[in-house]
Amino acid sequence: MDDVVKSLISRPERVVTSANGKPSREEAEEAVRVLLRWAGDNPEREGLLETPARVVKAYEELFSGYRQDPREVLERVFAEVEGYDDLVLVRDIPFFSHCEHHMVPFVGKAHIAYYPTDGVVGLSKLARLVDVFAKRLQTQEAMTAQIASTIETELNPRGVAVLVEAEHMCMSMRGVLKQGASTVTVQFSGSFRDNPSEQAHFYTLLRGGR
Ligand SMILES: Nc1nc2c(ncn2[C@@H]2O[C@H](COP(=O)(O)OP(=O)(O)OP(=O)(O)O)[C@@H](O)[C@H]2O)c(=O)[nH]1
Ligand SMILES: [Zn+2]
Repeated sequence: MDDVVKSLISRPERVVTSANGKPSREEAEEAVRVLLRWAGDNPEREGLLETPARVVKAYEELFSGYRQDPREVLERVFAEVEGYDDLVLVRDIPFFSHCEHHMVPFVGKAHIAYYPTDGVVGLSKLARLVDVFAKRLQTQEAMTAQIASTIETELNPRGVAVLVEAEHMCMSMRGVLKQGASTVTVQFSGSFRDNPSEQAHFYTLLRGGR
């Protein structure tokens, strides 16, 4: 995997800390009041009085991924798997993210497969990894690459395959107004990369039982 993709895992310039200018809660709430006025409403009316505080609190949750280190999620590896070394696939991991162009949600599912080498990771950790990146401003392509790259770096597997399918609300509820269009992104690394039969194995398992 090239350096550009690797640098997407954790780019320090993407994360603002207090030391390099993170605004205060009051400043963030004031920014929400400005946007409310921009939308044409009156932030002083009763129904909106507590809205800035709620929005800021919601942002803490929706963008909590900036405060998490994706590498820590995969720290714990279980080595005793009786020699299991075939594909592990967790499919249909639901996520909500926000596109970095419009700050509007994109919603979908991620499917993650890897060939373990030195043990396996807890299955829930793969779903947690999706959320670390989903809960940041994103493009779907970057999120897909970041998930694959983190697994590759942290678990050193024989191969990783990540497929993400999502609907972008910035295409559905505004702009081009195409409801239901879905975007599929896929990132292969290691043994999947240039091997059509490995990729076919992944797609077969992904479809299995449906
Ligand atoms: N490649 C990619 N594009 C995205 C993603 N999320 C949103 N976009 C696109 O980002 C583009 C931004 O295009 P611009 O022309 O700069 O912005 P815009 O005028 O709001 O574009 P429209 O959405 O076409 O109205 C749009 O084409 C979106 O569909 C994503 O995850 N990946
Ligand atoms: Zn968008």
